[in-house]
Amino acid sequence: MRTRVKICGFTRVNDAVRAAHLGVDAIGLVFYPPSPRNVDIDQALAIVEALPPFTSVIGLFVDEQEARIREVLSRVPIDCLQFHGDETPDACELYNKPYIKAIRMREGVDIADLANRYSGAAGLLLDAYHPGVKGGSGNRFDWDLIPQDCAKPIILAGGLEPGNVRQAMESVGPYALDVSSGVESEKGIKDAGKMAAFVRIINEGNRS
Ligand SMILES: O=C(O)c1ccccc1N[C@@H]1O[C@H](COP(=O)(O)O)[C@@H](O)[C@H]1O
Repeated sequence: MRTRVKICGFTRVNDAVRAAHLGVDAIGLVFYPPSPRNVDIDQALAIVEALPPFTSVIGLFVDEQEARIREVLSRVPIDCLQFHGDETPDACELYNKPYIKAIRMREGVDIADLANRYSGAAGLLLDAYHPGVKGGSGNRFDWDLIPQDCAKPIILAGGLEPGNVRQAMESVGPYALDVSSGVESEKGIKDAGKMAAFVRIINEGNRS
């Protein structure tokens, strides 16, 4: 099966359009004001409206108020929600939208149990645990913590970059790979060369 790719944390139209033309499956928009990659509704709309067809738009929230999520959904055509905080399964299921639940990985996290609890999730996104940082930290976690089999598609995130993405594909075999920091020149600013290298290496892995 082909490994999918999502690039997250766009703040500029041209970066997202470039990623779409590179062939990414999904682009992520961060609606989390403490993040340097946070976008407001107008920025998000400008990005989404510029995308070519068949690029999924993922809206990322962290323990956000229901009213705010509904406001964003009423204005921005988002295909899938990414919950990156401590949202309960019930909270994730309020919006009648596909969602992925992010899990911050560290020793003792029980993926099988979480796949069961978040039975409505389209997938589990595994990111590095970092005290005080909810995500987008650029840190990797110990991939040996990921079980061989999981009831949900696994989206691997956390510190991915062109230099380690091939190894990630081979040793984890995830459904999809998700990157933010590893393809940036500075926070929120995507680097065209790094994005192209990241996607090229995944394409090569998919062909081999
Ligand atoms: O990108 C952010 O700023 C962010 C903020 C809060 C929660 C999640 C965030 N991003 C997600 O974090 C992972 C890993 O990112 P990185 O590649 O290690 O920088 C990824 O899923 C981003 O979507």
